[in-house]
Amino acid sequence: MSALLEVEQLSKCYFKQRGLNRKKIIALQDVSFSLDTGKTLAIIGETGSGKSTLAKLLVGIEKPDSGIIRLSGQQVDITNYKKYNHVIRFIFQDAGHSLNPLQKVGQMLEDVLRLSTILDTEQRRVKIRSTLRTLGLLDEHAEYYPHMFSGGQLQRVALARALILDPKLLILDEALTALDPSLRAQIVNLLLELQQKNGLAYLLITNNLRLVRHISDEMLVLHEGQMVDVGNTTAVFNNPVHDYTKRLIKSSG
Ligand SMILES: Nc1ncnc2c1ncn2[C@@H]1O[C@H](COP(=O)(O)OP(=O)(O)OP(=O)(O)O)[C@@H](O)[C@H]1O
Repeated sequence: MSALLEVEQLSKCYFKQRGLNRKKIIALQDVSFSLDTGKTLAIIGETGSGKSTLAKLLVGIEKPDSGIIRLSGQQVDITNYKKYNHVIRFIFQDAGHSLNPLQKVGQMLEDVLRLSTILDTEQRRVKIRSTLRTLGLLDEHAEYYPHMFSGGQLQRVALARALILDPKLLILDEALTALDPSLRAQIVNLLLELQQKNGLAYLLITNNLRLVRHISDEMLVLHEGQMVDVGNTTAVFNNPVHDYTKRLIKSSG
């Protein structure tokens, strides 16, 4: 059976204007990996190593210069946002705090459903309620504005927005970084529960190696846009190949 997501030789470069010169920046070079349903892949690497570029290519915000993305064996043009935005969803750092402050949570979720599904009004109402409950929130939270939530609840609201379309893959780009440790543990447990129940796959972009060790099945280390280590998390921790990975693991204690 095909993997849920297969990435083959993905590359992306940017050009930065410096005076009269254009400087080429290779953000990602020939990155390949696959991710199965119900599994978690961690992407780690220092600032500027290409992690966010990879996330942007996978949600279609940016177009790769070359390379192939397959979903369940089918090559896709992920920049066709309407077609794939329900399959791969994205949640970024501090997502809870970037919700529209003037919009009630129920309205925000309603907008997502109206834009991307053919559900009728009543079906949308039911879906909003059930999604809120799945994330440990209450029906009445649909009537709340973002400022009425605590930090942990806000993160759950951001997750509700990402998960209401029942995606197969959720990309978490430093999404847990800003949370304090006890809140992070709560959200991690919730994510693991959802994964067990629904077979959701996660692509976890983080520099928190403890978290990587705790929840990811596989890990991929990026350094200057290139893959330097990839494989089963325990295997990479026990036997890192590249010096950069060795240093990272050593510095994480
Ligand atoms: N839109 C852009 N225009 C020009 N250069 C860019 C652009 N986006 C990213 N880059 C460059 O591409 C490289 C990879 O950036 P990217 O944001 O993917 O790294 P990152 O690993 O996610 O870093 P961070 O942890 O800081 O988010 C960096 O050198 C960055 O400056």
